Amino acid sequence: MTDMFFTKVPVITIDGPSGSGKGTIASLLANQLGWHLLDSGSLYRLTALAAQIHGVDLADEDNLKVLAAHLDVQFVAATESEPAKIILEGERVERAIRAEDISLLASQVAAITQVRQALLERQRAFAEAPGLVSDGRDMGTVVFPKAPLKIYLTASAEVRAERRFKQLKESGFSANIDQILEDICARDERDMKRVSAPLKPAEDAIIIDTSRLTVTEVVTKVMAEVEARGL
Ligand SMILES: Nc1ncnc2c1ncn2[C@@H]1O[C@H](COP(=O)(O)OP(=O)(O)OP(=O)(O)O)[C@@H](O)[C@H]1O
Ligand SMILES: Nc1ccn([C@H]2C[C@H](O)[C@@H](COP(=O)(O)O)O2)c(=O)n1
Repeated sequence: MTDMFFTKVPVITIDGPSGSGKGTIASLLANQLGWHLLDSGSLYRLTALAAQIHGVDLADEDNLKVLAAHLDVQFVAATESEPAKIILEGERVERAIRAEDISLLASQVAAITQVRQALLERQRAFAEAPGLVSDGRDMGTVVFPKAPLKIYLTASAEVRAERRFKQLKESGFSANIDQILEDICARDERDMKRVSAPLKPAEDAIIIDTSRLTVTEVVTKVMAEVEARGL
């Protein structure tokens, strides 16, 4: 039944390391196509934030799994007058889940197999007509292995650190470029080397190095692949 469902609803997966531009490109693409959007990293971030709020230790995998399976979260799409909202247990958290401590915690939580399994069906449920653009680390390899278009974005660690530094400053967070670069490298290592669903391109993914490309250039490249497949 699951297989039938996935072949009926087109999914474009966008995977890659932190700061490669997945979220930016996925959001622009979903808007352009009028499709749904899944920012799967937000689910790991929400699990990390919920663990912090409820004082659940990283070593307590059973309770982390329960937290992930029962996340009380609402995603409210942006309107013309209001930005998108993420509400966890009644509180707006779209800013809180982007803080650097939650980024690091999310990467640790995401290495836990039980947590990944608890979030799997929740992610697949986002695949609704007319289609879904999903971004993350294992969208093309594990969550939507039959997606008709899989993109893997990458960029040098230095470029990604520079982007994250700018992004944090613009959002009013204090930031240190050397620390960000160190954190990005640590996160890459953990995301790529973990046993469960490690970050890697799917065999049939199209790999785009965004280090020297503008956002518009990346979108244009991806849209050419969308059109080539008649999606
Ligand atoms: N090609 C690009 N050129 C310049 N800046 C970019 C490019 N792509 C993304 N950015 C900027 O880099 C920052 C990080 O991008 P984004 O959040 O999309 O990355 P990400 O891969 O989704 O990261 P994460 O996985 O950590 O959420 C944003 O401020 C975004 O505007
Ligand atoms: N499908 C996914 C999505 C995210 N993660 C991990 C990777 C990061 O360490 C963390 C937060 O993700 P981000 O918001 O930075 O994209 O969650 C993952 O393992 N699998």
